Amino acid sequence: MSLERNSPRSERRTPSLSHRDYRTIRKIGEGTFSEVMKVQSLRDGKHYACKTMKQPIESDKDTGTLSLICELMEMNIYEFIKGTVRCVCCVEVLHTEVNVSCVPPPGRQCPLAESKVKHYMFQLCRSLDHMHSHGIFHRDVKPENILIKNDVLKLADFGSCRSIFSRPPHTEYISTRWYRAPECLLTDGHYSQKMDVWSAGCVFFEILSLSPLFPGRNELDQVNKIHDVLGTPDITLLQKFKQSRAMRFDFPPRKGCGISHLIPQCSAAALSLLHLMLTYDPEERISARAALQHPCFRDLRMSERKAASLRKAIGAVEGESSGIPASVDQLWRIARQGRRQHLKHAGDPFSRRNASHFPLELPKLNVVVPTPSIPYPVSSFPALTGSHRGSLPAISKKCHPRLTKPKEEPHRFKSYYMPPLERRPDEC
Ligand SMILES: Nc1ncnc2c1ncn2[C@@H]1O[C@H](COP(=O)(O)OP(=O)(O)OP(=O)(O)O)[C@@H](O)[C@H]1O
Repeated sequence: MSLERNSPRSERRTPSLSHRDYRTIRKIGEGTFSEVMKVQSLRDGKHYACKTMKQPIESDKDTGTLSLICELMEMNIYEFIKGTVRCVCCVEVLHTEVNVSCVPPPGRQCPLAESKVKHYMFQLCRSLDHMHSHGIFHRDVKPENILIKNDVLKLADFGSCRSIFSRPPHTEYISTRWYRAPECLLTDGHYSQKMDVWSAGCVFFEILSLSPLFPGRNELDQVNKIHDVLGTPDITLLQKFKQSRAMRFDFPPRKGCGISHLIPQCSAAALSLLHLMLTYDPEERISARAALQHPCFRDLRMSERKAASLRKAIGAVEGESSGIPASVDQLWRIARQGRRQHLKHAGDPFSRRNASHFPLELPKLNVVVPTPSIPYPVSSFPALTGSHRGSLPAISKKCHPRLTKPKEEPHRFKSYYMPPLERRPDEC
């Protein structure tokens, strides 16, 4: 995606899109900073998500509202966990089986199969690894910011992300409370990309158990909830945290009930990864990259490797035989149907022998990092101005007062305020 400043100069470079190019269908989401609508492009007839920032942009040259056109996803993981879909007539979320009238969602009754949860977590860890290896950390990983469509997960809402090379102390009050790592709670901004892994661990637990792991009511309760499960950490770690905390804190040593106690049906491999992601000390906590190599994801890695060699083999014979699937999507569909396509004979790559062993192709996780080359897209249209080229990203940048102060770009994260998650206890 790219957005253009709606000035005569940029219009000369790329034809810019306006609100007249989209038909609004309905509202599909709302966050602190934006409202998200389902829209239809009048150019290609396709549906998109249009995220419009609540904060209008006012500057000397341009004023207006910033809207971003993104790929339309089905729902977020919070809605998914609740077993809900959006109502066709309003933004209320409904149970999957109800689609015409607004009734309270009864919530998902059955836990998801662990293989499915692993598949989701593999994608989430991969998205984090991708970000971290490109020098960015997200700082607000939570179910509401993970979008899903056809079992493909996309990490959204990069409005809080920060460079991993920036020096602490960072902004203290960051990330949503329930998913906030101990170092964010107990230090004055001395955290790093490992905080994303903690949050992802909390999401992992929540998808497995269908309820949040640490639903703290306030900061102190949040720390207590963590200690209830994990116990108080080693005194040396608390001392280390204390060095970067102006406020005093003391926690009498106690043992936690343990994560396994809360999810007794969980496999040893998944539990082991959960423990590593929810390690109190960020220095000891597993990285996103190492998590991808954990035995918990062994089957998924093997499937990917097989699929990669299959793609390679197909590439080698492509053109020699008609009916060969050209895209990964097609391969994925074939894999899902369980059709084994054996490539022993290059001329006959899709014979039906050994049909049960077709390697499972994982859908690709598309993670889009914010484009630093977009300075401060400003629109003179009151409603919407945007344009896109090529494939659309899953996420969009967040509108923020900083948009009105382009000159402060290098320091824009410093003043960031992340409101706490205030789900009601009955929504857990
Ligand atoms: N591309 C999309 N496709 C479908 N739904 C989306 C899309 N982008 C956002 N949404 C929905 O809109 C909600 C709000 O979007 P988003 O989190 O980006 O807004 P925000 O204002 O940045 O929120 P926050 O309060 O987390 O800062 C999401 O939780 C999701 O349900």
